[in-house]
Amino acid sequence: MQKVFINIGNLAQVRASESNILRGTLMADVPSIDNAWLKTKDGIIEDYGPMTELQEDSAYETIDLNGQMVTPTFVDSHTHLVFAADRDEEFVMKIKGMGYQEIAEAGGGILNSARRLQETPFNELLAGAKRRLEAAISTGTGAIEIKSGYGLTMEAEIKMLQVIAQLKQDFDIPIKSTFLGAHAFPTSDHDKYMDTLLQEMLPEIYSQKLADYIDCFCEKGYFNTDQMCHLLEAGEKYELKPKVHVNQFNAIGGVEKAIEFGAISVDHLEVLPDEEISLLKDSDTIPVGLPGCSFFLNIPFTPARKIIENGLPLVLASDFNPGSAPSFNMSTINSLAAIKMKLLPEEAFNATTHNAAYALELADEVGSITKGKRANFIVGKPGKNLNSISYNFGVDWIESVYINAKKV
Ligand SMILES: N=CN[C@@H](CCC(=O)O)C(=O)O
Ligand SMILES: [Zn+2]
Repeated sequence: MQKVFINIGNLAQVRASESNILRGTLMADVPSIDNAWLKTKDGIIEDYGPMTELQEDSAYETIDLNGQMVTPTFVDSHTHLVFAADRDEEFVMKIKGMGYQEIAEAGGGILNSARRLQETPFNELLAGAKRRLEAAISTGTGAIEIKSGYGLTMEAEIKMLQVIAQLKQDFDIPIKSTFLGAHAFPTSDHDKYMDTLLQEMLPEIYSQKLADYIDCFCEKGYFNTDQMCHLLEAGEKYELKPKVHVNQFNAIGGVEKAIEFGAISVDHLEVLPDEEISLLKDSDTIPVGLPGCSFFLNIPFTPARKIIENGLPLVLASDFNPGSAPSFNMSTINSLAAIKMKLLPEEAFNATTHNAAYALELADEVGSITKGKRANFIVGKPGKNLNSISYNFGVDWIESVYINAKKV
């Protein structure tokens, strides 16, 4: 099936296939073509160019976009999209003054989600996850990572990962799955749970090929750096590269260790000492900020400007989960990045598209308008431009979303 989209007011994020992750000042540029056309074939971007150079071909179905903008879809590189229930009651506790860790100690938090998920049958979990993923796609997400970590028993972690595996089958966007059994200790016997993770869960997950990455919540009161190192070492044995939760509340050495293990990304980084910025500069590990979480929990925002000004690449993701970031809307992430992190709209957009694809090792498939990549793109409403994505906070600038060149 061949399609040509014509009269595109602005075709944004047009890049050659050999481009790299964007670092520092390069993040401020989003290459684009005004008054453009875009050809797709069998769901793949075939070619593009200015309208003045369009060659008519009757083999193509023509879609006239009447001057509207086209951008690639967002890549959401960090979510916890599979869960049993919202935690809105904790939200109210928070409004009344309780802190994230205090709520966890009162029976809320990750263990609350784990209890509920353990009781929820596979089909019910899958149905909820499908509804959320469909909604995320309709807000412009065209590739996503989803973590386990609300199971915390062998049976429930496998169930979560099997839900993600089923989503991979049922949806035609790229989905990466991450094993986050080390999200919280479900028992006071930490050594025993570490044994369960290392001796039971990891071998089973490996044999069923249920995960692409391994994660760990490295934080005071959760997993310490030694425990994270044991996990990442075992992950190496089972061919799982790390993408880890570090420095959300405290810097306890997780960044350095994650870099040593060749982590693809270090996510959260609300607390980021200068020495760790230097370590990141000497590594290929990508810093990922989660502004939805900072906004929702009222905690510091990842120092995104400082990361960029140090010549590093930056990725931003939703962290969509029922406890600390109950929104999957990547346009909102762009708005928070601009308003709270002082990023230019172009920097925020690069952090959620082109660069984000690298945080999921999907740069050859998504993240930009590039020949040979998937035709996953967004058509903006009339009059909207790249600035609108950050500027119109909470307002839907999206007219339609195309996945593999099909309107969803
Ligand atoms: N910080 C750790 N994990 C999640 C929150 C999980 C929860 O509160 O349920 C996060 O990334 O923010
Ligand atoms: Zn998270």
